[in-house]
Amino acid sequence: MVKVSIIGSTGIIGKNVAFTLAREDTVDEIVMFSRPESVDKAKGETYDMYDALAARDIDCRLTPSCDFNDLTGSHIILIAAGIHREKGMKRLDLAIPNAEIVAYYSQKIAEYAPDSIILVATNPVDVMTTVALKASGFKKSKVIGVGNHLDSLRLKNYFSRQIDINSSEVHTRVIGEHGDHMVPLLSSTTIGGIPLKYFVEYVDLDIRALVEQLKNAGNTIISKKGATEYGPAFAISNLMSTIITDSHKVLTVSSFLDGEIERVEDVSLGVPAVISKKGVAMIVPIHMNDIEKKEFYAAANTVMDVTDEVLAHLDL
Ligand SMILES: NC(=O)c1ccc[n+]([C@@H]2O[C@H](COP(=O)([O-])OP(=O)(O)OC[C@H]3O[C@@H](n4cnc5c(N)ncnc54)[C@H](O)[C@@H]3O)[C@@H](O)[C@H]2O)c1
Repeated sequence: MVKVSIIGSTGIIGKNVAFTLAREDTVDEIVMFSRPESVDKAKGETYDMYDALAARDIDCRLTPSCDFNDLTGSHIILIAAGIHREKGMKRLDLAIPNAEIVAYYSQKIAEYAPDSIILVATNPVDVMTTVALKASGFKKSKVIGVGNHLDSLRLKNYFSRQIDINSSEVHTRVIGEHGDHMVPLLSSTTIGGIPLKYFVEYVDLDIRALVEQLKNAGNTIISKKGATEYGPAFAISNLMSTIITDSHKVLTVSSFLDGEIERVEDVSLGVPAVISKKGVAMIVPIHMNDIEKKEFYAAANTVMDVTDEVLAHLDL
């Protein structure tokens, strides 16, 4: 029996993750957790989803709830509760209000579902990953932030469409901060097994413009339709399925660092990690060129400054 819970399940991310995950048919139950005033909305979401799942003969149970006892037995709990970015806001603007919410729910998870894995989506996600880690007291392998996995999928898609090549041929990764200080690892990007630097000689690629497009991707979507939904939902449910099926894929997730990458420590950042049913099985060491290293250190400093401020505010 595989059970997943979603905190903030009536929000755009929460409900889209629930629906995407249910459609993958890898879990038996999804608890749609919300505040008491939102349980009726969560109920409405489940009724609507049941209608859709019937068309695919999927029997996933959807449980609307505001009772923490319903979290017990969850393999994975996603925290997607919090305030979201409005047009023009940076992810870091959300730090203090969202940290209070994430800390509260992380403590509840530790109490009611001590064997679960916590996934954090609430922004700024790298800061919130450390907040969830400290507030829950969990091992660091069991607290995972989702941000750069989405950035990596976006970059893969850009290359695939620009070069008009199947996206399965593109291997690329974005690490660092899920925000302005993201680090696209162009030096280790390959297309059809060929390093990108050899490929750009043959196709008319403006890498600088692609990276700019990537950094602005979230804002562009928010400015046009108000919120991002399908991209993060698929990235998060993809990570959940990777955990549930114990598939040992290397995904880019936010993980608390103890010096595994470039001796950076005491901060959570997006890094390549082997994902198993235990969470982060291993952080994968990577080779960066000098520019990428410099950008990675800048990401670490930015996220660390905000994290320190937030932890002091929470007294964690
Ligand atoms: N990591 C990513 O890739 C990624 C992508 C998109 C959005 N996000 C972040 O995820 C979070 C949710 O985004 P969204 O678009 O679903 O927002 P939303 O406003 O649609 O939903 C927010 C949810 O949080 C709940 N909530 C709000 N305040 C709360 C509180 N004090 N206590 C408990 N629950 C509360 C709401 O009821 C709602 O269910 C935001 O922080 C957003 O920035 C992350």
